[in-house]
Amino acid sequence: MTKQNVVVSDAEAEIMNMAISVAVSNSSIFTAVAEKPPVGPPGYISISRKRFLNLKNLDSINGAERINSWVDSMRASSPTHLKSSSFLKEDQSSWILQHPSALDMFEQIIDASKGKQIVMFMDYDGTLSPIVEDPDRAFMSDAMRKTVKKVARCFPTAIVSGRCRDKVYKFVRLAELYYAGSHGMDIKGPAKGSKYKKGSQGVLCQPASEFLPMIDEVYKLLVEKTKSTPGAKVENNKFCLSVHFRCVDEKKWSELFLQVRSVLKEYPKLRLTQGRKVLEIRPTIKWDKGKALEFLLESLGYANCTNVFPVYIGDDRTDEDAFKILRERGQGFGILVSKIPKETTATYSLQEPAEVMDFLQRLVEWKRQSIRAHSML
Ligand SMILES: O=P(O)(O)OC[C@H]1O[C@H](O[C@H]2O[C@H](CO)[C@@H](O)[C@H](O)[C@H]2O)[C@H](O)[C@@H](O)[C@@H]1O
Repeated sequence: MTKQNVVVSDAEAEIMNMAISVAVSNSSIFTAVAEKPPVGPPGYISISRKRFLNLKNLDSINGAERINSWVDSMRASSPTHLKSSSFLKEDQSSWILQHPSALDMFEQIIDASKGKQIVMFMDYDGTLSPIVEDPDRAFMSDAMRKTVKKVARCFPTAIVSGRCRDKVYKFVRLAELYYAGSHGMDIKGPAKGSKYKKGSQGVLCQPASEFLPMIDEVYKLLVEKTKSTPGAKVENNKFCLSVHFRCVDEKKWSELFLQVRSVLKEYPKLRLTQGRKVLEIRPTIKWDKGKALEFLLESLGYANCTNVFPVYIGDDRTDEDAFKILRERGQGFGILVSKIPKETTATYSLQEPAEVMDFLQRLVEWKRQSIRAHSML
């Protein structure tokens, strides 16, 4: 076999660039489009990031093959398989050259932010809290909470999560932050304690509110439909839904996918994507974490400013929408949290939530020192 580098684009590398994205049009005939693979760094294998599947054909042999190939690719790219790969170490070093550690690059990052207002955006699961089997027990450590609290005293700070906003708030419990739940479709400003709140304490933005009854309906149907699959868990994230398969036997993944798909084919205004061992269902509106980032920058008064420096830290595929926006704006940068090489538009990397905490502490320390230095002038 020829030795080549491999970029794993999925969060956690459990699913190597093989997200299922079911593009649902208003017609009942869905068109299958194999998306052209994104161009990866030279020497890297880059497999199509999204597969738009023909829902009708999923019942046919061709469709069954597609499901099998999807499940196979999930297995083939699981961490166990990747660890046994002979070229992983080599990939790691080449990838880290392209996405250096934000800790190692701290001084350069600070230099780039000079004279600009840093605005912090952070994802929750896998970024501020470690990934755990039970989504209801993804607690944040007290040390991380204290650190985020200090960050929010220094910079406008937002948590941007796929979760329901109330749920992520229950985990974080810091009233001074902005929260963007449901992948950015439910944004609320700080309740108190933030010098950056701009007087807005209520809900700032809910672009998918008309989908609320539909999401509730689909939630109930999915709970009913998937109850025969041991380990499957449906989570209601208010404007979107998650069907977790972390605790589902691999042999049952295709069955679960078919259950989800059988519900969704009746709801062409919802789309299906895949995250870290989770199928995510959300409205087909043009809104994502990147749009939420832009909305928040605007709310903070930085819409057309050149003196703003947004930093977005995230671990999942949905965070790529925000990384992309930062690249396009040419402002600030994205930091991908990952232990293994993945295809990403983020500039820097951190390995795990513990490193995220180190990075945040260094930021706070730097800010305090610069305030002290200024006050002595
Ligand atoms: O945008 P995020 O804050 O990263 O939310 C994405 C999903 O996070 C949660 O699921 C993930 O974390 C769980 C707890 O560690 C883990 O069990 C699961 O396998 C991961 O996919 C959350 O439960 C989902 O609803 C979010 O969509």
